[in-house]
Amino acid sequence: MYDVREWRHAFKLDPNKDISDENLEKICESGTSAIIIGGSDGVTLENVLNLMSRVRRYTVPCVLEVSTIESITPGFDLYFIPTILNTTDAKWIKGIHHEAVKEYGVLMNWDELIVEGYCILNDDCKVANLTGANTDLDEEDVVAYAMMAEHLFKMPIFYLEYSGKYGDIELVKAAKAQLNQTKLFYGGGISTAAQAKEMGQFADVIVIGNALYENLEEALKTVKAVKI
Ligand SMILES: CC(C)=CCC/C(C)=C/CC/C(C)=C/CC/C(C)=C/CC/C(C)=C/CC/C(C)=C/CC/C(C)=C/COP(=O)(O)OP(=O)(O)O
Ligand SMILES: O=P(O)(O)OC[C@@H](O)CO
Ligand SMILES: [Mg+2]
Repeated sequence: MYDVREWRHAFKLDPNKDISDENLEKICESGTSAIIIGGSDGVTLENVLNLMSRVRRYTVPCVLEVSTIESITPGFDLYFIPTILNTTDAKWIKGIHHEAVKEYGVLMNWDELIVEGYCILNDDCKVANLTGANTDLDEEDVVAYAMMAEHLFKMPIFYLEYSGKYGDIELVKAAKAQLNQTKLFYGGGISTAAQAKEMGQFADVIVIGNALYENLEEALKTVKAVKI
């Protein structure tokens, strides 16, 4: 299933973290819509290639969420390109992107690239710190970013990112109410099936990362909670 518009669930694997073959098999065979490979620090070409080749043993779609130019490599089904909507630092909105396109532009298959408009809401996570995101947002602010993603920039994905923390369902609901063409991804702090179900009421796709490394058996139950 290579069409993100059909997805309901994704597991995000961090190339900078260890995962055993046994656990990786459970994750890849779980019924999730896709495996996203990405992280905010310690991402290298070597650890991306290693994880990609291991995930590639399975039929599940495999996506690179690009976080550094150095770790871009052929071989993925799709490439997610984050851009941070709630930072004022142009580097994370379009700066590194410019560098990457200068380097890879002539080689690119543009159909494989999917832009994600990130709205980061947990002040206490690495990606907020890295990108200087302004996480002090109320519902009106979040709704406006959702509208921008859909109507101004026509982004395929609006990503509400609470990385490491379970978010505010009311904000997720409010964002979803603005989105029609743009798909709403929610990620952050989901560790149980009940939480997956709750966020999955409004998010088109729920993304689970840390729980894979903390309580795999519970994390695996999140698939069934949103996929019937
Ligand atoms: C030849 C070939 C294969 C061509 C492929 C074509 C291709 C893919 C070209 C690249 C085109 C392009 C425009 C790339 C963009 C380059 C880039 C690096 C842009 C910057 C992206 C960005 C804003 C990164 C910031 C960090 C971020 C959003 C990372 C995403 C993952 C994420 C949110 C992780 C969560 O991290 P967190 O939980 O906080 O941290 P830990 O899990 O480590 O605790
Ligand atoms: O690691 P967690 O908190 O599950 O968040 C998932 C993902 O949104 C991180 O980019
Ligand atoms: Mg994480």
